[in-house]
Amino acid sequence: MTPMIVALDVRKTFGPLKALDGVSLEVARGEVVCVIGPSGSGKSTFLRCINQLERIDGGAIWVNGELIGYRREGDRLFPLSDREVARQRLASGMVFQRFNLFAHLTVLQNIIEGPVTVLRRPRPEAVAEAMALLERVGLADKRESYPAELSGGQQQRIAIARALAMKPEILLFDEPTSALDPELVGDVLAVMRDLARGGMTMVVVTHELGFAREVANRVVFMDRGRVVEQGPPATLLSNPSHARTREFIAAVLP
Ligand SMILES: Nc1ncnc2c1ncn2[C@@H]1O[C@H](COP(=O)(O)OP(=O)(O)OP(=O)(O)O)[C@@H](O)[C@H]1O
Repeated sequence: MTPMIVALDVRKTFGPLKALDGVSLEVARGEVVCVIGPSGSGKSTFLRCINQLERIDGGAIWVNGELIGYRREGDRLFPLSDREVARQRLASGMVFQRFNLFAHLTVLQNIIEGPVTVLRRPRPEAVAEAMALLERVGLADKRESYPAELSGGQQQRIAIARALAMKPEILLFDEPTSALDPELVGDVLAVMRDLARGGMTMVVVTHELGFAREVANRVVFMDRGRVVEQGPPATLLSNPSHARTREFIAAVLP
């Protein structure tokens, strides 16, 4: 079966800095991959490239078999227009560290905004689907609240519901729990665990090694813009082969 994500020798530079220095990774359909690594190792940049928030400088990425950022005409490839990129980006939902909800919209309005304005879904259907998603993340009673009235953990669960409302093929999480108070982390991880069990393909940049151990099919350790090693969580987290991975895990684990 076609992998859901294929990244091949992906390069991204910011001036002289090689944020991604030849990253290759395949993610199977329904697989949950956790990406770990020190600050500045390129984890967020990699997610942002998959989601086309950044354009890559070299290599290629396919999402569900579709080469991102380009269209083919005969033997030649042409960069997509902004509009075509926007259409392609719908395949990958992204959940950010800082929720990024619309402050002036209620919870329900936040969730139906994309389906109604971008996907042109009839409003009653969008509302019904949004309510089902709110049930799923355990926040149906908050539909009329504004983001500022919710805890960080609740806002993040709404952000997940909002991403799901766009029916993405993959979900990308960029440190979804690192802005939360410790007691709120569990509820967000529970929603993510649920999605993983439901078969969603997920790439999760996280410092929650417990979550990685329990939920990930594979853990990828990045350092200085490269994938240093990857493997099943039990192997990578308990018995890594590379000294850099060992040092990192020793520093992060309590
Ligand atoms: N828009 C940008 N302009 C310039 N440099 C950038 C930009 N985005 C990222 N970088 C640099 O690229 C490198 C990789 O950053 P990235 O955010 O991907 O790392 P990270 O592994 O996600 O780190 P963290 O865990 O701290 O979020 C860093 O050195 C960062 O400063």
